[in-house]
Amino acid sequence: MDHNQDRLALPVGTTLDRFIMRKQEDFPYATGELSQLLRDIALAAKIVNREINRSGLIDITGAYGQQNVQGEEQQKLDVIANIRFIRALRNGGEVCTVISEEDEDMIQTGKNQGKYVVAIDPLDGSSNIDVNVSIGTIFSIYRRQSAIGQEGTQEDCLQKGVHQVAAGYVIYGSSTMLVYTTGNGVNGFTYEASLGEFFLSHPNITTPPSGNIYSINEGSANSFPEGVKQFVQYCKDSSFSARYIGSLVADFHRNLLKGGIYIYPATAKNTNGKLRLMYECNALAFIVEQAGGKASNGQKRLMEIEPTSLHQRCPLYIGSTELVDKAESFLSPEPAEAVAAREA
Ligand SMILES: O=P(O)(O)OC[C@H]1O[C@](O)(COP(=O)(O)O)[C@@H](O)[C@@H]1O
Ligand SMILES: [Mg+2]
Ligand SMILES: [Mg+2]
Repeated sequence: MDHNQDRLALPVGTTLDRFIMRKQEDFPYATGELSQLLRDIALAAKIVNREINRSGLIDITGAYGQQNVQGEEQQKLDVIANIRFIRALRNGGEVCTVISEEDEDMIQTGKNQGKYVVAIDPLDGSSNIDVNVSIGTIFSIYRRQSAIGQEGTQEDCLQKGVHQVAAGYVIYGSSTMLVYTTGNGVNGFTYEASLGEFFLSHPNITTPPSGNIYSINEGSANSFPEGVKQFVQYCKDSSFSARYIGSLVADFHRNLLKGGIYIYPATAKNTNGKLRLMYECNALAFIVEQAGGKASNGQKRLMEIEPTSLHQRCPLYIGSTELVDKAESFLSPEPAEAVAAREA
């Protein structure tokens, strides 16, 4: 192929499907089920992207009129995204059980032959849905531990982050991207709506070891732990830039590419932080570590936290390694009884 032809007809690039196929041999259980599962998630993301893009034109903005298990007012798009992802996971046949932010209990798909469990935040950044600010979807994939042929169990769902076989997020922003890892690096794909395809646009994403961006909701500063107050002051004294979108996926994505730290600490209001271990924190921790960064709850490696409940929350310190190390250095070691009380 000569350069003239390339110039005349620019190659469109590697589609997600082709990339998944090529990478399949990298995966020890390369029987194609995980590849199919990733494709099922990408399909649901395309449909949800379409709904989001036209949400102002059709009546899917605003509250749905129900609260989820977190006591949060569900937005219509929370519910729509939840339906779309669960339907795609069910129809794909690779998943036996789903944990979703929008459902109190485990969701059995009825596909007991499915080898995988998915934990999902169908729509992240709900407070930004109606104001046209970037929002996202976050997912973690685990291999079931129980015997195939029966429904997935609580043990299948409550696995440590280190046992994830894949994780990723979709960001519905100025462009729509899917970013994921299967433990062999992190790759990003941009959605080309006119072709209905995700194309590889960010191969082998790595995050800078440091940066000058800090992301934290300073509206809760009065009830931050003392160490967090000191770290925030350190960022200000170092003339860092404060950036906070209020959509975890969007704040995380920016800091992943540019370097920086996102913190959602324990506060007086949220004594265990706000973010959920199983379908927000573990997935992003897997990605940031695969990109050379770090994630902790302020005290320990986040992916080593033993989950005890589907919707448990945990403080999140995530981003460039040097910044997370710095933040941790300000946080006094938590008294044993406080750890015991929090993890009880
Ligand atoms: O308004 P706060 O307290 O800063 O919380 C914002 C955080 O809450 C979230 O919206 C929680 O996620 P959901 O929107 O999926 O519930 C994060 O995306 C965001 O980072
Ligand atoms: Mg969320
Ligand atoms: Mg959500």
